[in-house]
Amino acid sequence: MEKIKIEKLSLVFGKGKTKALKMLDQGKSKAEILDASGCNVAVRNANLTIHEGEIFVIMGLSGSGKSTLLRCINRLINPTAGKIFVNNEEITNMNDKELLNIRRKELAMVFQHFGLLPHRTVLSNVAFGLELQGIDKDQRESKALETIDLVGLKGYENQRVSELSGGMQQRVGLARGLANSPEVLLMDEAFSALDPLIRSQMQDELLLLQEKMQKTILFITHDLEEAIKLGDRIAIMKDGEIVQIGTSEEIITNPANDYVESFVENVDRSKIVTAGSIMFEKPSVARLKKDGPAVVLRKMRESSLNILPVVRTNRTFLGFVKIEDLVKLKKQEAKSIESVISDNVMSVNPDATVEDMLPLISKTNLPIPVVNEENHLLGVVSPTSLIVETTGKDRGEINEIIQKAIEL
Ligand SMILES: Nc1ncnc2c1ncn2[C@@H]1O[C@H](COP(=O)(O)OP(=O)(O)OP(=O)(O)O)[C@@H](O)[C@H]1O
Repeated sequence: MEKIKIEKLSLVFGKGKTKALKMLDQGKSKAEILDASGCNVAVRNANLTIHEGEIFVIMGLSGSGKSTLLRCINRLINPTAGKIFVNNEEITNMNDKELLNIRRKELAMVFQHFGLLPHRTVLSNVAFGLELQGIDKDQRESKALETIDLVGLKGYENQRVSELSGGMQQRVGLARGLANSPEVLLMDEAFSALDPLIRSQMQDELLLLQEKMQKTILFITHDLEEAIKLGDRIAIMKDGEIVQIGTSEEIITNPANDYVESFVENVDRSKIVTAGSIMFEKPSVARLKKDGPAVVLRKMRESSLNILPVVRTNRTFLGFVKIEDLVKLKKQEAKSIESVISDNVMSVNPDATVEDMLPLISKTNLPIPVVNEENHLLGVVSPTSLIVETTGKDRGEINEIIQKAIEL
């Protein structure tokens, strides 16, 4: 179900917005608009749908418009043009009362610099939002204690926030966000101020918490690794524009333009690429009982392959048959296709990572069959495409390397 929908959202800072919006419609650049109208385009025609229960990450360099976009969602800033829907309700035209209501019930924000009250205790900070809502003391404290426990701060309830480490303060910020059980968490660079180790721990904990909570989380970061680790999907922003939306795998294996490519070129692809994304779907196959040796040979010739997967009629994977085996069959040195199938081949499921697949290839140097739970063949990953996807090198370059290795 879609939780948040953003349609043609633009936000322009400065006076003379009408002129700026007109130029924006004409496709003028941020610099041109600034020059002619004195207005700064922070978000440009953004379209986005965030599904219930997903962690959606907005990633981009400083100044790309991430925070502004996020702040439009709870209307800390009012967009200049476009619409935002939460649960199919348009929030862009809500009055103050309706807005307050939806902020309380649906949306919580967790900030980069924690936004805490340093001289109050952990308990009081976590209960603060509930206090503002007029919830009575017993009730808000019991809810706050529950949330403090959830973020791993049990025992620190009465400590002042100013006495805590950065990592613990961030937990307090998270607990405060969670205290009134919002449906959506808006997290603006929430972990950016933490040192790398603590940051990584907080990311792990957020993922664990999310398994339990199943909230909709919109997370902003300028860090690609963080985006990849946390995001079910990622939107990449540049100069106020969303330039690509996709899973980390889609973005890394198929960057929309040079800008995204330059971002992702140093990512360790082996952690992201899966068998399902690089397999060759609908490979040519030898069908047991249906295809005789001559047919299989023809299929090999037609597809320029010297090895084919063998399947039953229902596509259950059985093994591979090689060209030399077919020659033996033709010469009647072997009896049937069944008798020559190399069936000691390990198959993988579509979620298998490069790390799962590399050992198989180095052992057999055969394509890797990708099967579903019923052992039906979904596709094959060839050794070459695995190397291409892992290294990001050009297929031609890889073929050349392989060719040279064969010649040696
Ligand atoms: N209050 C403001 N008045 C004028 N311009 C602003 C204002 N806030 C942001 N901007 C401009 O809007 C653009 C987008 O800023 P924004 O803070 O949304 O980017 P960001 O990607 O979140 O960057 P950062 O990671 O540094 O916070 C920038 O060009 C910024 O200078």
